[in-house]
Amino acid sequence: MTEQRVVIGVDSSTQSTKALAVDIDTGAVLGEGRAPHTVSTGAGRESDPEQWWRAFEEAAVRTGWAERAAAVSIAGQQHGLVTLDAAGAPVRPALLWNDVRSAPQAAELRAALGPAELVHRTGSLPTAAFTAPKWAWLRANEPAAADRVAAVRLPHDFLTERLTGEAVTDRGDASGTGWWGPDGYDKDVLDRIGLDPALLPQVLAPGAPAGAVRPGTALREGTPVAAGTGDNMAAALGLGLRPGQPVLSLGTSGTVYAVGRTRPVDPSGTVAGFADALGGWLPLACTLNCTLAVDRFAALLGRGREEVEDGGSAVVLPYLDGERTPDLPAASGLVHGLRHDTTPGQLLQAAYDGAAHALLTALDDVLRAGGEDPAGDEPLLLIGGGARGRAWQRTVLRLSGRAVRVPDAQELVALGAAAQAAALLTGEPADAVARRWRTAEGPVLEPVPRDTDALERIGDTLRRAGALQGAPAEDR
Ligand SMILES: Nc1ncnc2c1ncn2[C@@H]1O[C@H](COP(=O)(O)OP(=O)(O)O)[C@@H](O)[C@H]1O
Ligand SMILES: O=C(CO)[C@@H](O)[C@H](O)COP(=O)(O)O
Repeated sequence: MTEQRVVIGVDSSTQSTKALAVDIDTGAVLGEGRAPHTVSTGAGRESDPEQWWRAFEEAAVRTGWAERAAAVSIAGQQHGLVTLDAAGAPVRPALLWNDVRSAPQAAELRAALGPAELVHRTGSLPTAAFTAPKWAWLRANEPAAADRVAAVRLPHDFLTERLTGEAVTDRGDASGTGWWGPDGYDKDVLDRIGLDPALLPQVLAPGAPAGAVRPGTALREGTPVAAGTGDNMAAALGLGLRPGQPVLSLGTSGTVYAVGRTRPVDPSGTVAGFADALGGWLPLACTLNCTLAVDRFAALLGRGREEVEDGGSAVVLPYLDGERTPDLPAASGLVHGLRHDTTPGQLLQAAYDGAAHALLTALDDVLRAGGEDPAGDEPLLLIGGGARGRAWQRTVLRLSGRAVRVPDAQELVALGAAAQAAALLTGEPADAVARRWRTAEGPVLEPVPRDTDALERIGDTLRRAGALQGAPAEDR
């Protein structure tokens, strides 16, 4: 009998860490572990990297395979600024992707280097979400803390380094910093924000190993560790995505993306021109308000998530955390179009519609940015915590006009990390591993006519709400 080989894939996302133990040959999930994270509320969004590390070890142990896994890989939420001192301890909590306090620094960077130049260099127009403005924010607001920083990491790099002792990252996650381009770290951007490149990790070539598990962790010493990547890049691997297959992920963030063959360039800033984990591209649009915002509306209305009703003319812009797409960091939630006969269920449906609007109107641009035809008939792959919600599924069908496929496999980010770990051992590309595991299979929901009235109503409200939502005068 041949020995069963199992890898562990990890998703260190905003709300929790999820770990899966996966059989390399069959893709069967043999064990699962989960541990929650704490995110600060109020003005900023911060988490303690030490809690991520504890959650990682706990989730990995809960899979039941921590001491037997043949390889490991860690994917993580993108963009977060992790600052470490000379001993490798966090200088302060990490500034997360959905912390909009860095919006002024993003605007300064855009003004200093120019949108076209920045997009040409780094692939994206930085918003508050990107790591570069976060570093600039730290220098401006907490200079003493910035002075103590001996290493700057992203969430997944921090965990990989704790596990292996190696200061490495991958091109996918690096592409969300705002200081990386295809030729490496961008000296002009780093100079502008006052960040010494010596503080940054080495960007590994696609498929290269990060190292091996060091002594003293919950995992077996010497276990090979893959490079890991950003969570959206990992989900693309986990679905075995081919160019032109669009994905919509419904989690704390809403994201819409597709693998592209050409380097994406969108000076409007709607589509970020991320790199994928393999050597290609991952044009992506991201919102700050997705499942949590809709759940908050349900709670305010005293209704369950699925208690929605059709009809009515209410519009909800559920920008409870400010917003990134559209780029309105100072925005807040807005309800418009209420009438005497508006029901709570209609208002809740309007919150779903408002959360899905920017993602589904960006979908065509995402496909175009990657050199793909938006008129293609590939079903939209629906993933993330919200994908199993009936109300979410119906909203996406109505507002996309596309067929939607909901993969049976869950935790596609962790599965993508597992595929990366397996690829280290088998020599296959990680996306081919996931295709062999058939992770993208699942029921296809038939398309319905696109609800263009609802989309137009939301678009119109958004345009007219510009001043209230803090849009710059030239965009109103
Ligand atoms: N059946 C469901 N319907 C709608 N939303 C759901 C459902 N199950 C989970 N969620 C939402 O999914 C979110 C978690 O999704 P997940 O993708 O794990 O988030 P993240 O990766 O950002 O931590 C939670 O905000 C929760 O409200
Ligand atoms: O900022 C982005 C993408 O650019 C987010 O998608 C983060 O990567 C967080 O992801 P989740 O924790 O919501 O999955």
